[in-house]
Amino acid sequence: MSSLEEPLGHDKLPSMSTMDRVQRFSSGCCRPQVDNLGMGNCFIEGRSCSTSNSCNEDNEDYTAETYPWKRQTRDMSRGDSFSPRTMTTGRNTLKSGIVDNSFYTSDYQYSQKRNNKDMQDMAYKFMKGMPEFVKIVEVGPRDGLQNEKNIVPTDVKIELIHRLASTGLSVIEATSFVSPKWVPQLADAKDVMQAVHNLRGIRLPVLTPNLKGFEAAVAAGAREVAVFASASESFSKSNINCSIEESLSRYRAVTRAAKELSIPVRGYVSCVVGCPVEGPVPPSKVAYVAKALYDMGCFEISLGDTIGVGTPGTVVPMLLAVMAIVPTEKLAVHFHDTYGQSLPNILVSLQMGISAVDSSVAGLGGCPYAKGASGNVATEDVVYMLNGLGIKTNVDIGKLMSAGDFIGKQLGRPSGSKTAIALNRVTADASKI
Ligand SMILES: CC(C)(COP(=O)([O-])OP(=O)([O-])OC[C@H]1O[C@@H](n2cnc3c(N)ncnc32)[C@H](O)[C@@H]1OP(=O)([O-])[O-])[C@@H](O)C(=O)NCCC(=O)NCCSC(=O)C[C@@](C)(O)CC(=O)[O-]
Repeated sequence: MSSLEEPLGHDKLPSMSTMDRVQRFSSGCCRPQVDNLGMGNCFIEGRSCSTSNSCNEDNEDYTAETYPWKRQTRDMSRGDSFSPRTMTTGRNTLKSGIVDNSFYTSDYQYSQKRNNKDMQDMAYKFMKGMPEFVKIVEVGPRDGLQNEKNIVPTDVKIELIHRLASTGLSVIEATSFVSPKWVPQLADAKDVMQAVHNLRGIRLPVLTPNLKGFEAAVAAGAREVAVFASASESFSKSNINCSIEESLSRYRAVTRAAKELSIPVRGYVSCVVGCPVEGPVPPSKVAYVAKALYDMGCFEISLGDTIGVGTPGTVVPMLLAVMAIVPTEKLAVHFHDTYGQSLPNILVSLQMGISAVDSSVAGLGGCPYAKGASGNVATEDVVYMLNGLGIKTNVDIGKLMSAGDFIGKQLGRPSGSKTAIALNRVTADASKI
């Protein structure tokens, strides 16, 4: 039994032999460029692969996506520079919408002692590989609510989805078509889906653990689904009552059926860093499951730190292992905030070229089958950080906070978003002036 008292640290990082195994596992696949294996580089950019195991993106079923977030990373050579004018800190942006120059002058005199070239090099290393746009996948109505003990009324769930849709979010995971015996909170999946499936300009994926769930989802109007496997045998058993291999074979049936109806399928891998039962999970295992989901046609693979034990020290080797065999632009990250590590984990993921991030309004969430797991990283906190980095999301943070306030009031608890709490305080103080 692993302890959730401590984040998995360097002592538990995969050893070189683990990384060697990952390299062997990926033999014949897209390899990271060895001389580019530093932080801040885009590890698999520019690859070209020709084996059957390769990452040939032209022959995928879902590459016809005309999604606006199609990954564009900063190209420093074309002048997407990191400069005081283009980069803003969250605080400075809030103050004036432009960078407060004092940040770069009196308080930071020491920086002038460095020469400009050094500074530019540092900025280049920090920003290289970061996307210009991040797609946020809002999972609040599903992951956020599934663990709530008291049943949330269906019309509240529907209203939450409507409010989230008005924020500019382009993807909102609406519910799950799972067994109501396993997740009673989402037993109203059909009613929720029927009420929202016609929302325009928004994608509303739903979780489907098997063909039964897939068929019910489609009948209720779902036009996108997600399957969810685990990198840990024990968690697979406790979450979906089957082994990893059995789950993959169920999901092959789902992806086949979805393909016939041209329904895109997203794939999740849970426990990508640690498992509540088994402890540390080897990156090679995560890579194996991610590749299997990718090969069966999942258009995107979301890597979930289900119990939120990861730190950048464990997330980076995990991502390296996955990125060695699944194209980076097909990956998303999904962090729970148990140890407050989600934002640094997201930051390193962005630096490694990932441009899709799952999050949950007001930090709602937790998995009913992962004891000790806290909510997802709060969408407000992610948007705040991305705004500060100058990365677009198209999400209106004010509207997002009001959706968070709405669901917080319904659940009778304060927001789990530090940003929402802080910004609400700023507004309250301002109203007293
Ligand atoms: C997979 C099963 C169904 C297997 O559950 P089982 O008990 O092994 O299934 P079964 O085939 O023996 O069926 C048992 C009963 O469930 C029914 N059933 C069977 N399938 C369905 C369905 N789709 N929808 C509705 N009902 C269903 C089926 O008809 C039967 O009903 P009965 O005859 O007893 O009345 C179950 O274990 C289950 O529903 N698990 C889902 C648990 C869940 O949703 N967990 C939270 C997901 S969060 C997560 O995984 C992590 C993620 C994605 O958020 C990322 C991260 O944070 O890392």
